[in-house]
Amino acid sequence: MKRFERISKFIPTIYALSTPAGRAALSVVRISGPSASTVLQKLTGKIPKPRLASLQSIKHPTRSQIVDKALILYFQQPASFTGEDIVEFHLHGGKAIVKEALDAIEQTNIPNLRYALPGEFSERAFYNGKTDLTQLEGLADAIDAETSEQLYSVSQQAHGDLYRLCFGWKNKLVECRALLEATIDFSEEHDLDQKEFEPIFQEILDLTDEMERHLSKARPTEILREGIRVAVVGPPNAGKSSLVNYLAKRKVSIVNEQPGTTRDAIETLLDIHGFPVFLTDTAGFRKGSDVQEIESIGIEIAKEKAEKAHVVLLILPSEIWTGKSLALENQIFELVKNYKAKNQQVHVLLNKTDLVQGASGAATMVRKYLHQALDIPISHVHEVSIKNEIGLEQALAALASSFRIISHVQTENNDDGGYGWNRRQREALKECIKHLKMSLNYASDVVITAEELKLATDEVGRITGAVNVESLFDIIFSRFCVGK
Ligand SMILES: Nc1nc2c(c(=O)[nH]1)N(C=O)[C@@H](CNc1ccc(C(=O)N[C@@H](CCC(=O)O)C(=O)O)cc1)CN2
Repeated sequence: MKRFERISKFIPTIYALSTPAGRAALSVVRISGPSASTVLQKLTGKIPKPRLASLQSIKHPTRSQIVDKALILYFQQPASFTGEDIVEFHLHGGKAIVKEALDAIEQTNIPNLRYALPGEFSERAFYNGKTDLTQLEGLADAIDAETSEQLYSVSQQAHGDLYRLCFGWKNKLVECRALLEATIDFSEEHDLDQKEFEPIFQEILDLTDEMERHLSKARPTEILREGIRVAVVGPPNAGKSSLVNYLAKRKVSIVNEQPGTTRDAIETLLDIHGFPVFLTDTAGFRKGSDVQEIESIGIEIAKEKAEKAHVVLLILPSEIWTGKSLALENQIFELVKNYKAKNQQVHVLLNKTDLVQGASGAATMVRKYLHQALDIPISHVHEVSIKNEIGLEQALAALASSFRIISHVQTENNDDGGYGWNRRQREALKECIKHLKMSLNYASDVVITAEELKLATDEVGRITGAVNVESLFDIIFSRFCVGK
C-alpha cells in the first residue's frame, strides 16, 4: 500500500499526535502532505506566513465550537522536515483537546487524508532527500537514549556528519570510476600503457587509507546502546547489597529494575556519570560442602553474570583485606585472574574502612599485592566505607574512567576525529574497503578494477541508504513512534 502510494504519486496527507498522549503542558499535532494547508484553512480560516508562529483559534468543522486557541506553524514545501507542506498545532495538552483536534482534522473530510503510520513522517523525509539512513538511525538512537553519553555517542550520525563523510566518499568513487572508464576507452583507441592509470590507482589507494583510518577509530555505538555490564562480586557480607542500595537511592537514578528470585542476581540499570550501567548484584561467592543447594544456584548465576560483565567490581570486607590471610580468598583471586585473562576491567573496593585502624597502611599493602599478582592498576583499588558513604564518589569517578575506555567515548583528551558507527554501518564500510583492495589487486586488468569500484560504491550507498534500503526499512521505522 505505502509502496503503491509512492509510485503512483497518489500522496495522502497524513496527520498524527507527535507528542505522548495524556495530560501535559503542550501537545503537538502534525499534518504533512499536499492538503496540509487546506486543512489549516478549513480549521482556522487563514494560512499564516510560513515558519512564523501565530496564535489562532481552531474551530471544529461540524460542531462550530472552538477546540483550542493554539500556536500554529506552517512550513511550505520543500522547506520542512518531510519536504512536504507541514502544519503544526501546538495545543494545550489535554486529553479532550487532543481528541477533538484530531477529530476536527478528520471531519474536514478532505480526500486522501489519514492518520500516519509509525515513522511515516521520517520515511517521507527520507524519500524527499531531507535525511539519509545514518541520520535516521542516529535519530532513533538519540530518541532512545536515556543517559548523556548514549546521546552524544550518536551525535555524528544524527546530525549528518557520517552522512557527509560517506557522501564525499561516494562522489570520489564515482569520479574514479568515470575517469577509469574514460581512460580505458581512450587507451584502447590510442594504445596507451599502464602508466595512464597510475593517478587513478593512487586516488583509490588514498581513499582506501582514509576509510581504514575511519574504521580503526570508529566508536562502536552498540556498547552504549546496550549498556555497560558491571558485576558486583565478593564474599557474603562484604557490602554488595549496601553498595547497590547506596547507588540506587542517592547518587544515580534508577532507570529500570528487574528483581529476580531471592538467590537470583538482581539487575539494576543506572546512570553513572552519564553511562548506562547494568549493575548485577550477585550472590556471594562461597564454595564448600556446607553450601545450601539454593545458594549454589545463586553462585552459578553470579559467576555467569560476572563472566559476561565488562567490569567486575570486587568488594572485600575489612576482615579480608586487613588480615594476613589474603590467600584465604584464593578462589576470589582465581576468579579475578580469569577475568583479567578475558580483558575485563577489575575494580576493587576495600570496604568497611570505618572498622579499621590505620586503614591506609593496610590498603597500600593490598594495592601492591593486587597490582603485582593480578595486574590490577593501583588506581582501581579504592578504600571505602559504604555504610558511612566515604570514598564512594572517588570510586565512581574511577569506574567512569573505565566506562569511557570500554565504550570508546569521545572526550577532550582523546578526540581523534572518530565517529560513532553502528555495527551495520561498520560492516558495510569493511565490505567497501575489501572491494577497493580487490580493485587494486587486479590492477593488471582495469575492467575488474572498474567492477570492484562499482561494488565498493554500492557498499557506501548501503551505509546511507542509497542502495538496498527497502530491506532495512521495517527495522528502522518500526523503532519510531506514530507521529515521528
Ligand atoms: N515543532 C517541531 N519541533 C521539532 C521538529 C518538528 O518537526 N517540529 N523536529 C522534527 O523532527 C525536530 C527538528 N527538525 C527539523 C528538521 C528540519 C526542519 C526544516 O524545516 N527543514 C527545512 C529548512 C531548513 C532550514 O531552514 O535550515 C529544509 O530542510 O528544507 C524542521 C525541523 C525537533 N523539533
